[in-house]
Amino acid sequence: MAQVIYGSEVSKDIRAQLSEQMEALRGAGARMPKLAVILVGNNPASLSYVTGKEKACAQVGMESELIRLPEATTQDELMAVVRRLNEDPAVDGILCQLPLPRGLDSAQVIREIRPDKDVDGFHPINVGKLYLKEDGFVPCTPLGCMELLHRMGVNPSGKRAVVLGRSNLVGAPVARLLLNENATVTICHSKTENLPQVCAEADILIAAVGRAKMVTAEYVKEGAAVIDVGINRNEQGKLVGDVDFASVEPKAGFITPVPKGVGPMTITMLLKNTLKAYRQHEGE
Ligand SMILES: Nc1nc2c(c(=O)[nH]1)N[C@@H](CN(C=O)c1ccc(C(=O)N[C@@H](CCC(=O)O)C(=O)O)cc1)CN2
Repeated sequence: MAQVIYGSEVSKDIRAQLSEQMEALRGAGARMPKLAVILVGNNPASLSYVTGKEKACAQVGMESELIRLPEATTQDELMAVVRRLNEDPAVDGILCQLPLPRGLDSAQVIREIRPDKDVDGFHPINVGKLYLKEDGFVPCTPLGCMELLHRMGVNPSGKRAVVLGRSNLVGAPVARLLLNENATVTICHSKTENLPQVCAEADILIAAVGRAKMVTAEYVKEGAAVIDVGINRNEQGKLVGDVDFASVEPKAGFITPVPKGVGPMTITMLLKNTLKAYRQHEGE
């Protein structure tokens, strides 16, 4: 039976620490850290995530601003909003909620965000820093995965890690983070042959493919640490991960659930990144 690691619980711990740090700043009469979130259009899932981000900021005492733009926003208008936020000295972190409505170029928007305010860690400068092992902003979901691994007491050094999925948002950066901590990393994707056997070699298995319950017990080595990044809706509209929990849990050593696993950690890591940006802006 696996030990189930709840990101929701880990998040509570980290957010309590962040609250204390916010309290100390407020007590000292300092300017408070501020996150600006841009949401274009009316995608219900995106709206719920940005609401979660605003609530989390309020919960720890961080300032936030939600900039809602209509579905018909043009690329130029969106770029102008980013430029205004880049210039605003009260704003420490900027993110544009993804995905953007069809017709808008997210890569261009991300490149426009000042790297020192890019708390999503998606700007090419920050991507490069991750690959060069320099200090920059690391994407929030991969950072959350690593924090959960550390909380499991799993040290990636010398371990075999398999990452299922190669997206820029999760698969590629989490693979790099694991490599940076000296794991032996394999990235699997839709063209990988013998997928279950490759995955079953892993001491650490990160599932980030976006296919509901794809990972069953045959993909998992006895005692492995399994981190489920999937956010899929089944036919009943219920949230399910990429991992078939009922099948994998008896075999794994550690497992994260969906919901209440990696998802809440994404927002908690965003708060941490925003505080980091603030401290850099304040020259701390
Ligand atoms: N600009 C960004 N866009 C997106 C990111 C991102 O990091 N930056 N990640 C995802 C969405 N996301 C945050 O933005 C996110 C996803 C899931 C959760 C979460 O807490 N999920 C809960 C369940 C919530 C539900 O019931 O739907 C959980 O897993 O327990 C938070 C944030 C894509 N876009």
